Amino acid sequence: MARGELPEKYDTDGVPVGFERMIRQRLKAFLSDKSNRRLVVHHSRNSYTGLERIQASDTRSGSMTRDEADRQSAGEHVARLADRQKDAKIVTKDGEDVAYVLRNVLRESKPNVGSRGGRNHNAGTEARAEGPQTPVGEDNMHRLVIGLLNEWGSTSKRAPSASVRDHRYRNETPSEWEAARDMDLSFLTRYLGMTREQGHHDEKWTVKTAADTIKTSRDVDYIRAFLGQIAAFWTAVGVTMETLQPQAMNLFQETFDRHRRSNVLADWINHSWLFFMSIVLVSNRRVAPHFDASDPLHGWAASTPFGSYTGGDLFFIDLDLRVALKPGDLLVFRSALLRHSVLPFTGSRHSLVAFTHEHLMVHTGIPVKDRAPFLAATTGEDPTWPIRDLESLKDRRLWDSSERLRERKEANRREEARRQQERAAAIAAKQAWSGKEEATGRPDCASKKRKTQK
Ligand SMILES: O=C(O)CCC(=O)C(=O)O
Ligand SMILES: [Fe+2]
Repeated sequence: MARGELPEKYDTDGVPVGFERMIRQRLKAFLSDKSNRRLVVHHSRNSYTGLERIQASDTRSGSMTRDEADRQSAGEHVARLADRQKDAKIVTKDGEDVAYVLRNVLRESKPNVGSRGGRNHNAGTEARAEGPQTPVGEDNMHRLVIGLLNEWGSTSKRAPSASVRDHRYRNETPSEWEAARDMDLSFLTRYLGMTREQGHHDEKWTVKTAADTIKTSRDVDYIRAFLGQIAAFWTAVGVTMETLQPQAMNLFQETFDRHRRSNVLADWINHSWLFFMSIVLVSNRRVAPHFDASDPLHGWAASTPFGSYTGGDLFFIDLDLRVALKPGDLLVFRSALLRHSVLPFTGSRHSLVAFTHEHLMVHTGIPVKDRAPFLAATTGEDPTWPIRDLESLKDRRLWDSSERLRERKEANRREEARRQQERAAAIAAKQAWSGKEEATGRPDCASKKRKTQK
């Protein structure tokens, strides 16, 4: 199907007839081509097959921090590799697939915004996205989002305050802030679907209303329309997961179904392939290296960037792998296991990231700790760089934070003990003083009076 041409027929999910078949075919070819995998397999930490070592990896023994390396990697060392790595398709570590990249998926799709039905049909919810039939692709996803943000009642061009700022954005420089603020769009991370979260902390049921993004019913209309118009995204993610990680997908689907009655995404859109609980729209923001620690350790998230930008590649810092993600490409990856960041970019870059937080799975009794279903579809072959290393990185980070917490508690305890000692000493001193007063038969107040009389 040529780009820019409107197809005539749509399936019940609102994607062009043939779109799903196209993705299936692509995935089949993808799996049968062993060279896809060889592209990014590491043979050891220091030598690679089909992947050149990049500057950032030198920091393992050097003094530069990973963040500095990430910044520096925006420079010539990484740029040099852009062409070579742009076809990377599967990242494999110790036989566990950790990321899939499908090229150009969303460029070839066009939504039918008025359709209904599908596997996940949600009886009782008749609301469907309204809007013009437009191709969703490199240009149109962008256009849709600009429309969405410009119309969005709560769109703000102000920087979020430090307390709201997410550690994932700690590498944004002030000039990046300025540049983004001056663009036509807001510079925000918007949670579109994760508007109700259950059982987040301490087994309490909490409701998260995404108050920062959804202020009016008009906002809801726009968001709902937008989510309906990205039908192709849901289809691409679903078909990819079903083909490459069916067992993991079943766990996500089960979670989605068990939360259906309180699930905002299920309430708003009606799509066969919907199984992630939440989606976030990241507008003109650049994440620092991070794990999405709330996602299941071996779980998956799906992301697609769009807009009009140069740079902005995804960088898997622990793999020393840079993937040039272009608008319309689809990345499906183990977001809690793989540290990732977005390299500097110019222009406007948006990304949609779909995910399910682990607690939502745990809460509904999904056996998240059982890794088997998550690893069932392993296709990798080269077990020389143990996946354990990635796990321990995450564990260490968690350990770090629990250790910090313990240290803070300990410091508080010491401080409290010191204060108590001080108080006790003060009381003892006072008692000693009043004891003296009593011995001489003079009440305390009298002595004070005497002092002032002096
Ligand atoms: O913008 C991206 O492509 C990635 C965003 C991301 O990693 C996140 O929101 O956690
Ligand atoms: Fe992330």
